[in-house]
Amino acid sequence: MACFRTSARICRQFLFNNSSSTKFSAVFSSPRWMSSGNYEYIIVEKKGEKNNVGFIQLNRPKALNALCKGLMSELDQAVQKFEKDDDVGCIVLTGSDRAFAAGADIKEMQTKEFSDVWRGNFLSEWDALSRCSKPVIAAVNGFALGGGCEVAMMCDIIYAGDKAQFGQPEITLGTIPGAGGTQRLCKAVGKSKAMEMVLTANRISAEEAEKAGLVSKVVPAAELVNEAIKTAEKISSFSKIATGMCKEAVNAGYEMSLKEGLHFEKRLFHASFASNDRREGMTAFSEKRPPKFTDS
Ligand SMILES: C/C=C/C(=O)SCCNC(=O)CCNC(=O)[C@H](O)C(C)(C)COP(=O)(O)OP(=O)(O)OC[C@H]1O[C@@H](n2cnc3c(N)ncnc32)[C@H](O)[C@@H]1OP(=O)(O)O
Repeated sequence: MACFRTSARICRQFLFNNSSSTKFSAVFSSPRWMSSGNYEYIIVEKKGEKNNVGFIQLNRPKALNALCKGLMSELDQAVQKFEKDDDVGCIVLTGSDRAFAAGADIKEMQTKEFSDVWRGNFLSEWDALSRCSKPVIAAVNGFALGGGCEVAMMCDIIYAGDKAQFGQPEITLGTIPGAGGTQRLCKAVGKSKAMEMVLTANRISAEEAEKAGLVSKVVPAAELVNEAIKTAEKISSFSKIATGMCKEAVNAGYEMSLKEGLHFEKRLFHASFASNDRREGMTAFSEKRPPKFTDS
């Protein structure tokens, strides 16, 4: 019976995956995927020449990757797994060509009462990405709306395909963003643009998002995932201690006053002198050879 369920799930993933035969072979022929856990709503693999990039693809195409409880719980598990995987130095999170994610699952929320969401602290399980100490790159094609835009903003770097659209349409549902859509958006694009987006549900294009500062790079949609993986491979090639410190310094500095941020950054810089990788990096430079980082 368990075997039948697994086969049915695999078939469902194939039938509903609106992707090409390349993705078909990636899903079916990859023993890595099979060994990475039986997920229903996401595809999890390790990518990159050195297998050091954790790759998560949201895979609920019929609902445009709406972020239902099951999907968010699987995402949490996959992120935690990659967090513990010593080979993985960076994670790439993507969706489909049509949608990164069209938001929290409206049909799942439709019948919830105030007491359900308040007492159950609804959305608290969405914090996995924000808690991850390893860098996470969102590769966004298609719709990134509501919770989809918020999940992208929880990542450290956003790359967008040229047809991507970002928006916070919760106002049309009689509610407001609840997973960072006001706060993070405001910090990313400024108060006036964020206010306009949340009050009107107007979407912005990838190009506008890049100009406003929400995304760091726009590339042709078909090249997006490879581009994100290339960047992730580069990040993974560095010392994990140093990349972790960089991430911590940028994130902390973002929240602090300039004075506090500068102090915190300098202290982390000092702390990096306790690592073997700092010594190796500087020695390798002096000896004109590539460094061999040991993440120690
Ligand atoms: C804290 C976070 C809160 C939130 O995130 S609240 C949710 C915010 N998001 C939204 O309001 C966006 C809702 N979706 C849409 O407006 C539209 O979709 C799109 C503009 C993204 C695409 O429109 P089109 O191309 O016409 O496709 P389609 O027929 O509407 O959608 C295809 C299937 O996907 C389901 N779906 C789309 N978004 C969601 C969602 N957010 N929650 C649950 N289901 C969703 C639909 O219902 C439908 O399914 P079926 O074919 O069975 O009718």
